[in-house]
Amino acid sequence: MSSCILTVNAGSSSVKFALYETSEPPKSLARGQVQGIGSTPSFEFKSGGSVGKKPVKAADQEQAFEVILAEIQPLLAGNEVAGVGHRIVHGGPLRATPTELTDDVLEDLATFNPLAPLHQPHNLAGVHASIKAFPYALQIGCFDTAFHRNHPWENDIYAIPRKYYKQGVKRYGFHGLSYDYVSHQIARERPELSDKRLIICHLGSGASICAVNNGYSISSTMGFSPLDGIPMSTRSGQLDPGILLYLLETEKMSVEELTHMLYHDSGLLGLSELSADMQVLEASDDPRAKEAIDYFVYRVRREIGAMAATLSGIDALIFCGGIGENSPMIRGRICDRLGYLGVELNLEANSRNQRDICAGTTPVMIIPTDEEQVIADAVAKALIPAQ
Ligand SMILES: Nc1ncnc2c1ncn2[C@@H]1O[C@H](COP(=O)(O)OP(=O)(O)O)[C@@H](O)[C@H]1O
Ligand SMILES: CC(=O)OP(=O)(O)O
Ligand SMILES: [Mg+2]
Repeated sequence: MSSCILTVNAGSSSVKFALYETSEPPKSLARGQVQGIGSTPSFEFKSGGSVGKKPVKAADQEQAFEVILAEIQPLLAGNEVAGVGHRIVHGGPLRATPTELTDDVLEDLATFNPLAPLHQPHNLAGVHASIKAFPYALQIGCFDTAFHRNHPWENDIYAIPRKYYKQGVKRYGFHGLSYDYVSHQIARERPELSDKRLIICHLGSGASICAVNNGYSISSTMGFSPLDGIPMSTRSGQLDPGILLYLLETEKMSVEELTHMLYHDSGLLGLSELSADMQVLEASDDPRAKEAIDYFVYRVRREIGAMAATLSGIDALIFCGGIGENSPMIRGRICDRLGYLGVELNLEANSRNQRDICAGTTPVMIIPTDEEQVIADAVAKALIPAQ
């Protein structure tokens, strides 16, 4: 029997998994995902030389995890799952490192469900299902918020009465496992950039931008919740808070209706009235699809400018996430008017989603993110005591 590590990453439109041999560093055995949750879900996997994709039934992340558990059974034959690593989107104000998911920790993490309703309840449901499936495995939580714990004060606070900051109303930032992986990967591939100013655009179903200086996050477009910043598949991104007051007072919307609107009915879906999926919008002739894309591109470009101001300049621009890694059109349109930052795209390389897509003075790269690797590293560290 050999020992292996399973990682589980529940995003807003997907549940990604990976299996690793328990070693330091962990050696990848297989990976895959149920994607398209909420639209047309499919199961995709890669193991050794074999790849596969098929439609599945998965109305939500919990069902997607059941599909994954059933599909990986043959891969688990002869392997004992010694540790399961979970992406947990909200770690709260204190958690800066991976943590064993004991009953007390899980109870505390559930208090953050209202701050990340598209993720936290699904993350925790995945942990409970995994405890049932692998009762003897070590369960480790890796937090999206941890990478952002060193924000300078002015990038951590909102200008409302101070007592709320003390109560935890602050800019947590998310997609931290992705930024952790991408910033370390850049340092491995381009050591000359390791202590420089990076703007990393994680553009997926959820989307955010992070300013990294010398390997540390100093600002992120996502704040108190994963609603803030740039528009997303179904989330609004940044709004004038006056709009919320208007909807509560004048439209008499309930808190539940408002929550549903901001998390499920807004963003690309709300603007296009067609789809939350960027691929569908790109293929559409409907003018509303074009307008939704125009708004997305405009807000990403605007926030890149804000991050450049935060960093007093930029030494590299990096794209990752489902849209960032796969859409030449979106990257092309975002970079189109960033010449003032030294950004110019190699159009040929961009059209092929190559790693290095730079034709100007500022490096521009696509680094496919690997949150699973960050999670597996943490589990291996917990399982294999330091010599
Ligand atoms: N070739 C592509 N062109 C445009 N968008 C794409 C492409 N491939 C994937 N996407 C988009 O990526 C998104 C999923 O990104 P991903 O980072 O996996 O999401 P999440 O982790 O938030 O569930 C989908 O909304 C899809 O529209
Ligand atoms: C925090 C977040 O939005 O994550 P995802 O993009 O995986 O949905
Ligand atoms: Mg994701």
